[in-house]
Amino acid sequence: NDELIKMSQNPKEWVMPTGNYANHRYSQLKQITSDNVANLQVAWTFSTGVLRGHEGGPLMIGDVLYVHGPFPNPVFALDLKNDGRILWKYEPKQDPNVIPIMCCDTVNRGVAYGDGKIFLYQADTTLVALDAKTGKVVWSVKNGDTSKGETGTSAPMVVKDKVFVGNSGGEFGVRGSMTAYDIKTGKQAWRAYSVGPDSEMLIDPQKTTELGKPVGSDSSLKSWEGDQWKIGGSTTWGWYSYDPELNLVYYGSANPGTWNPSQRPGDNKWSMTIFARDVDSGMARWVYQMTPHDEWDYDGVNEMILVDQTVGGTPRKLLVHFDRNGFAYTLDRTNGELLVAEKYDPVVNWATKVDMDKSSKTYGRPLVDSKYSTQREDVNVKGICPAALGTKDQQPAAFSPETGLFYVPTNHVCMDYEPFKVNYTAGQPYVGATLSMYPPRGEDHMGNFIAWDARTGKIVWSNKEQFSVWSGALATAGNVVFYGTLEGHLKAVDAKTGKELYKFKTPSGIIGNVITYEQSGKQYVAILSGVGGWAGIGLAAGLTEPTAGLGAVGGYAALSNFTALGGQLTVFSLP
Ligand SMILES: O=C(O)c1cc(C(=O)O)c2c(n1)C(=O)C(=O)c1cc(C(=O)O)[nH]c1-2
Ligand SMILES: [Ca+2]
Repeated sequence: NDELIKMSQNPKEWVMPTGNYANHRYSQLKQITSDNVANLQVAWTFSTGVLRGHEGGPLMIGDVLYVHGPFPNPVFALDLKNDGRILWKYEPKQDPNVIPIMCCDTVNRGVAYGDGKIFLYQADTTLVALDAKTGKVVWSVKNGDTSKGETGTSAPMVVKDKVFVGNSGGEFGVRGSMTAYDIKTGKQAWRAYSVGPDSEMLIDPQKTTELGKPVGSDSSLKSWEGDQWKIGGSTTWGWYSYDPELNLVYYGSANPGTWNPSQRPGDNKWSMTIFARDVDSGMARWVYQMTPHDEWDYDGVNEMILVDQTVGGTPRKLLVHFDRNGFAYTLDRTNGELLVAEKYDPVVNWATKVDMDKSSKTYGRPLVDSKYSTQREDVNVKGICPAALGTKDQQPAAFSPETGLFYVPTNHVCMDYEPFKVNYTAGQPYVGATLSMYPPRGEDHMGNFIAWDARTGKIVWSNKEQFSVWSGALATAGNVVFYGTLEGHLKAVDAKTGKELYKFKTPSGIIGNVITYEQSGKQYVAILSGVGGWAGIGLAAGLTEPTAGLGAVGGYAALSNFTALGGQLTVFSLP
């Protein structure tokens, strides 16, 4: 299926949630430039009619815009040639009992296109294939088990003859997995668990490597005590990437279950891990665990951005990843060699650094500052940075091949973390810690939007934001970078300097991802607003601190009653 590679090279369309398979979120369109972006105006708007957090963004294919929403997950096909008239609407029937088992709001990060179909991964874990022309269901398959707390929030990805979906429920003791389905029939092609026996993880003990060494037999089983891995989390709810030449798909796994680290001694492999898997067989080529034995809920699921750049004088095929744990990693994506691992917010304190000494026993591991270890049941550990939200959460970064820089929406938040013993009950929260989150001591802003150089591991420029930046970025050939804020501003900044060039207040906080397309010769920029997600819920509830009250187990219950403002797509263009 080279169809999608070709389509994603046409800058007029936006054919996959990530922009392209490499997750660049970059557009070659340059009608809108750093010189004229200040003149941007609202061209038209569209209300989804749905409350709560609107993550992700629309697709634009053949003058049709495909817009999705959070639970109950409506999908609209809008005809751009006819003033955005609704061509079709699909709304699944779903049991609302799924709402209270979604950890971090009822979000959905978007639909995927391939083979004339639109793929939607519903909150209740149904993967449905819709005819892109009519919205009629072609096939549907249930990926997970909601009675165990398994849910769906992520955007599927279509690669060749397969569609990939992950799972959510790391806060409910769900066992993480990635599944590939046949694009024509919905028949399962392979499933790879993140934890458990090699055969179920699609790991070859000799051929699957970490940092150049074979992982050995049952590496996951040996890193857990007893049967804890069966409720060991490590879900795969983030973004996926694909390298057609290497035939590898990349994604990360989430936090191990429970958040109380004392209940799960060991490295808890392969939670918090980057996986590189063969697309056809699912076999893991290499893995890299960023946060062994997580003690802070730093899910490793953030996007893997694939770029070709020169590091230390050598041209490399790179994978760049901004992890929740506050380190930005640059790896060789052919073999998982670790090249750079640096903090992308200086406030990060739980580890002093990642050990880059190849001869060291702890090579590739974070060196944990014992002051911030939470391996102490019922002790409130204070001042850990970043908070569980991470220096970055699901909000995806963008890459501009022109500047060679990454544009990263970040959180600037710290926390107190108190683990406690928790018993597992299927379908109930399995969290085992309470936390409170706040801006770093002596500071009053909780977000930064930064430009990052992944070759050297350095911040190039940084703009302060009052709240976490929970919206995905877009970089364009017009030297403009776009992102949204929790206050509801769509912002445009200069790609080279970070200078703010434009802002417009949409009706609700923005946690969606900015996209751009061209229609009838004109460039448009589109963004979903509708506050929610983990960072936005408190804010939408009228609390001054976006994270107030969340993270506590009680926060999960509060989420189920929560109502944010309705969602709106706002589309901008030059006059
Ligand atoms: O472990 C998991 O399965 C899981 C799932 C999700 C999700 O699917 O939204 C989130 C998280 N964890 C999580 O830790 C987190 O911080 C988070 C934030 C958000 C969001 O959309 O704002 N989802 C999730
Ligand atoms: Ca999680």
